[in-house]
Amino acid sequence: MDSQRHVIVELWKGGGRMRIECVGSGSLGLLFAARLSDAGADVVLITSTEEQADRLNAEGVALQDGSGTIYRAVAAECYREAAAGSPDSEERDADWLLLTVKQKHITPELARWLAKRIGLKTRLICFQNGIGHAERLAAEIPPDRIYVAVTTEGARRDGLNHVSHTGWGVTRIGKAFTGSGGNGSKNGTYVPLPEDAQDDAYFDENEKNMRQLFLSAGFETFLSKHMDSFIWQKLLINAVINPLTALLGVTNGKLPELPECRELMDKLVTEVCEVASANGIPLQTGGMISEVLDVCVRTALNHSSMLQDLASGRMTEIEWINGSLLREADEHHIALPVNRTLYALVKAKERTIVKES
Ligand SMILES: CC(C)(CO)[C@@H](O)C(=O)[O-]
Repeated sequence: MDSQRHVIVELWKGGGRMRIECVGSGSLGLLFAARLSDAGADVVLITSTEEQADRLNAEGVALQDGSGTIYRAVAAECYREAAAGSPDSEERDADWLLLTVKQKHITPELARWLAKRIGLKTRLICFQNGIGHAERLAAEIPPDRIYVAVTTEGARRDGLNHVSHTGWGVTRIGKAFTGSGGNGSKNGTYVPLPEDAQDDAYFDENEKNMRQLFLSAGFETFLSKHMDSFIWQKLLINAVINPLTALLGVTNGKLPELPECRELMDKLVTEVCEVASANGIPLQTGGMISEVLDVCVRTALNHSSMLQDLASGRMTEIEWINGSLLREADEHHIALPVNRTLYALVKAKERTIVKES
């Protein structure tokens, strides 16, 4: 971890204390809760168990990075208790809800609960891998309140209230539904994603204040009008790295070293680029292969989230990664033979080892 990072952190200068609710207290939820609280926000963590809420209320979040462990007090509430009581207007006054649960936990029940939690000014940021979650949430929540985020922050949950910040990344946040589509690419040619001017009048004061808070917490954060493209790029990276590492039981760095895998990676990238293009997101195959290989090198020692899920006997996110690509491809009558095979193999593997549903 780069302890120098905080030197470039700007101090939070926004007006008043910002109130943040982190819904989901896995690795990302704990990381955001600890660092945003350290930067001066009022943070409430919503947990899935009473045991975790009790531990967090008693001890706070223990955040470990290269410079040691800090304990940061946060308020925590168990989802079931929070769902049982109807929140009064003050409780519904969060500025931002950060939804850090996995896609598989975004049920209609959770969406209805989130809708009740949204007050007059509250906006929701979704940090999930894959696609389709914003649309599912929009069945209950006004679409203009829904934001999506793509982050490469590395975090590992080491206990109920312990999290290790394993690598600094970049976070991009923007409206889920802009109606703009694509990344401005022309004639199917890949154009590197533009970094939007952060003082653009397109972004409102609340969005700029939220970015400022993330910066104050040490997170390199950008507001973006092009989230569709960032989401598809992340989807492509996950669709290639996650099933292969999970099925082979190897770290990300091992994949490019195995010739059979390199061939499969090229085929997977080509297939995903075809579906992306049919969805109005032109991604160039060569550029995306380099990007995937680069992620394998930068995260060489990582056990991908899908590998970790299988190793712990949990259901994976295959349904929302390769599965959602298959559904999109079916709509456009595109065949995805390699994606389809890996999808089937991961589903079969889940059946043999999964302990929890
Ligand atoms: C990029 C990635 C594959 C790195 O491990 C990560 O998104 C993951 O593990 O899901």
